[in-house]
Amino acid sequence: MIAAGRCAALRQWPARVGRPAFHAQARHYSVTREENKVAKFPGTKGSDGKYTVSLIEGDGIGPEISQSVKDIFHAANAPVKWEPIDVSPVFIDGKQSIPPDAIDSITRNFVALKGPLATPVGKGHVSLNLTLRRTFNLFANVRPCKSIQGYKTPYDNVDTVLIRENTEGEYSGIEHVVVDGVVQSIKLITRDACERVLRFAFQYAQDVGKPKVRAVHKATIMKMSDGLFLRIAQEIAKEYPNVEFDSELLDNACLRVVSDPTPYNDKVLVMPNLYGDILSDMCAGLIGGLGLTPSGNIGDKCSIFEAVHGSAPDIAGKGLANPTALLLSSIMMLQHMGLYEHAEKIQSAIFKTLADGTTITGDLGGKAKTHEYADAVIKNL
Ligand SMILES: NC(=O)C1=CN([C@@H]2O[C@H](COP(=O)(O)OP(=O)(O)OC[C@H]3O[C@@H](n4cnc5c(N)ncnc54)[C@H](O)[C@@H]3O)[C@@H](O)[C@H]2O)C=CC1
Ligand SMILES: O=C(O)CCC(=O)C(=O)O
Ligand SMILES: [Mg+2]
Repeated sequence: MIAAGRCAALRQWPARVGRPAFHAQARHYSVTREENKVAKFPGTKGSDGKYTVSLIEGDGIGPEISQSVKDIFHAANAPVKWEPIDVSPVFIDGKQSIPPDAIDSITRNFVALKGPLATPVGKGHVSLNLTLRRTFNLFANVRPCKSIQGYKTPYDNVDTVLIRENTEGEYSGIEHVVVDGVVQSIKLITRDACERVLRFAFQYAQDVGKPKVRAVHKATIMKMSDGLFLRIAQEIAKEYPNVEFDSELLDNACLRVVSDPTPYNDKVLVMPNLYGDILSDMCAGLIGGLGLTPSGNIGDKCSIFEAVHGSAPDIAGKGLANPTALLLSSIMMLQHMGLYEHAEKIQSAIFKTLADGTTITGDLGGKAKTHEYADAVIKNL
């Protein structure tokens, strides 16, 4: 059982914001270290009073939205010094890898903020996003999705949290040609990775006050792989008698979430890799799109925070991108680092700007350029 005293408290995005009408409850995201194998953020301030954070600006809209984060952090006096790193793939002994300098930076700083990284379709390098997750064993991808006050969508009060297994499953990248015209792609599921992410999900639910965990699966079809995931979920559930557990088939979950997301507000949804990838984009659609949803890739030593979205090549370089998703990811990062006051200050300014609605980006129906929105957030700090 979990000894609360051993937990180091981390607040989950979104933490309490200034307006009581909106998510008034302060949420604590505390992770039992031994159980979840998540290291308390061990970074320390340098002689300049700042933490060094590795920054991967990313591709496409990445540099534009990273600039907004840098400008807002600077204006908010957040004690963060950015260490830019290049993760363009290198080949070591014929194997694709992250450059050693980048690995050293993230290992040294324990935390990184990452803009989106584009992956070529078909031939070309393996996804650098997945490579980073595997390199640093970032086993749980936490993807909260909450309605934004003042931004009307057909769905009110959405409050889903999806936790995605992040290192294996359909994304193991084990593919081969059997004979010409026949390929196999292997979905790898291991007990270790299932236990890790499931225990994390139960502990997370307990810590943020969500009474239920639901495993989303397709064990009717993938009887062995999803079957193992589900069986382990049932086992881990016994360690958390205060958290209700049930399960749901993926296809039905998709239908029900878009029909009415409300019944999902009291649950943490946990699932294998690909399902989490797809469902998290789908949930973003409930609250206004990919410009609004953050995520944290949580590991046993380091963690990397990034938006749910990709490099958005269709709008890159035009100043049209909404930096909110990366900004909210940076809020999750500040909370992870224990910098709650700065997180609160920046988060309140973001929500105030969005609720005001006069300076919002095109994806939300506004006319503001990326930097104009960032300037408005700075004014609201
Ligand atoms: N974690 C990561 O770094 C991810 C990387 N990718 C990569 O991104 C590339 C593009 O993928 P897509 O399928 O086009 O997905 P995408 O997420 O980049 O874009 C989908 C749609 O959402 C819009 N959008 C996304 N972010 C936005 C923002 N911040 N503000 C306003 N609009 C936004 C785009 O303009 C586009 O219409 C691919 O190479 C893919 O591999 C995709 C998803 C995640
Ligand atoms: O690595 C990629 O290209 C896509 C990753 C992705 O879609 C995600 O992390 O949600
Ligand atoms: Mg995705």
